[in-house]
Amino acid sequence: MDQPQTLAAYFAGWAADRPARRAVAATVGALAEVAIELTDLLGQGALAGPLGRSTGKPGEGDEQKEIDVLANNRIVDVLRGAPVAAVASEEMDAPLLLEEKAPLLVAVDPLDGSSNIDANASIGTIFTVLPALEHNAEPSAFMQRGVNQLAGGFFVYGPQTVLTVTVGAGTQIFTLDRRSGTFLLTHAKVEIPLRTSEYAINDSNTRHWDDPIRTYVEDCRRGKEGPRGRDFNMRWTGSPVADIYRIVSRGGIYLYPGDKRRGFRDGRLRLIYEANPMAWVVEQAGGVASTGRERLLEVTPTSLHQRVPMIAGSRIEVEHAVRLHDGLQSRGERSPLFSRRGLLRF
Ligand SMILES: O=P(O)(O)OC[C@H]1O[C@](O)(COP(=O)(O)O)[C@@H](O)[C@@H]1O
Ligand SMILES: [Mg+2]
Ligand SMILES: [Mg+2]
Repeated sequence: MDQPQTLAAYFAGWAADRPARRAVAATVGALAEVAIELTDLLGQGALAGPLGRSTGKPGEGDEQKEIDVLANNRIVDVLRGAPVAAVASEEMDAPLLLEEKAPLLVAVDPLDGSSNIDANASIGTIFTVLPALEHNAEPSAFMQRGVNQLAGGFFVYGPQTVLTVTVGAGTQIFTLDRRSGTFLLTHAKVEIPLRTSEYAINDSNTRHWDDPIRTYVEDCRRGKEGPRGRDFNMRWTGSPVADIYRIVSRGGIYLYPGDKRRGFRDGRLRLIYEANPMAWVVEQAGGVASTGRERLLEVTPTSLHQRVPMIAGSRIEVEHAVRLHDGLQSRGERSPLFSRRGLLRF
């Protein structure tokens, strides 16, 4: 078997002699270095100390763990050596200026799913690379729509460490070869299956959902006997990176909608450094990512840590869930044409 392409070779080919692209390539390469370190650290589990211990910092429902801080600090350190003007992070209230004149901004969720660390479940690092603007230390520099991203992706630390990334030329998956310490291209231009019968949502919030989500999930639950006419399966890891990775690998739909809980009107995921990079990865793999009302990548951020509802994954399934939000599907699909013996089932 031919040796797969390395991350460095892939990015060198993509960047060629274009300085702007080379800067992006160097930045993703720097983040990959941290991912290799984190793979090693996380693999030690309890032997590496109390990584899952709370730091006691008050948050809005996302408890900060020691590993969150550690990962954040390593990312900041490493980005000091990359062409990055400023970095923003889930773990920092405000952006940190690194090198005012550098061409790029990076925003990260250093450790996604950190509540899963002591359960030995997959967790990850999410990142987005944006063009630098003026006044890069200001949060406003980061308030760019997802369509502006130059690179977006996430690492998953699980049985395998993988990098799922896009620079707008499809979505690529690199797998860490732990023997050589290099990421190798194992899945080029991945395609999310158009259809799926697997959904991912935190079902314990059912009582808080709005009607479109309630209808969507209830119809899935009713399986063959319901309006969808087929059985569905459900998966929820509590690590968005792991759920989105599964969906990129084999299809599915991920939903973290807004709900009626206090502070959850816009869901739970952070727009700039969680939802946007995952949404772009999904789109570049042929899937769809929506807030339920609009294309996720077109939402204009108004604050650095703002949340956004997210419905993402297999095209046909996401479009179905989105139609429920605009009311068309709720009228149409529930009509006799869509009943168990209906003509228009999909
Ligand atoms: O706990 P829930 O509501 O099922 O949500 C899943 C998790 O996804 C997250 O967005 C994971 O991200 P963090 O670990 O970076 O906070 C959490 O906020 C949340 O715990
Ligand atoms: Mg997160
Ligand atoms: Mg986090």
